[in-house]
Amino acid sequence: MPKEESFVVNRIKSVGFALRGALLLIRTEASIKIQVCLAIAVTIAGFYFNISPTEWMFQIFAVSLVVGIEGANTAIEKICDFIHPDFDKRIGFIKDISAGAVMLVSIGAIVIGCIIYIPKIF
Ligand SMILES: Nc1ncnc2c1ncn2[C@@H]1O[C@H](COP(=O)(O)OP(=O)(O)OP(=O)(O)O)[C@@H](O)[C@H]1O
Repeated sequence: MPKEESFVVNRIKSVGFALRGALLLIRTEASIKIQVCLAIAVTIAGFYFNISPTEWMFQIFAVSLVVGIEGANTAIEKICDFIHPDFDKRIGFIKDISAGAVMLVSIGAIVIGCIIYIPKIF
């Protein structure tokens, strides 16, 4: 079954490329480093406050969404800088929209964090 084998090998290679991309993001992007530190902090807080399985699901979903959208934002910024390194109002608009998307999901994540932890702290 050479066709199936090559499909499986290709999928494994794709996972390798994606892992390399995730490591590159963490190593090179300051905003991702901060978000990963916050993710570690809320994970520790989750164990410390013994949050429920539903709260874990919301927390994991919120953290993954913020880091994932930040990764997409970084990719959009890199594409912009590659295709049009000079100043251009339209590039600024694209980058602002992309940054706005990160801000929106971050606000959602902060609200989820407040709903989970404020009653446990106060
Ligand atoms: N080529 C450009 N033309 C017009 N405006 C730009 C251009 N590059 C950046 N800007 C403006 O500057 C803002 C910041 O852009 P930049 O690429 O530095 O993103 P950043 O959020 O600071 O990213 P990072 O810190 O991850 O590099 C953009 O949102 C946009 O408003």
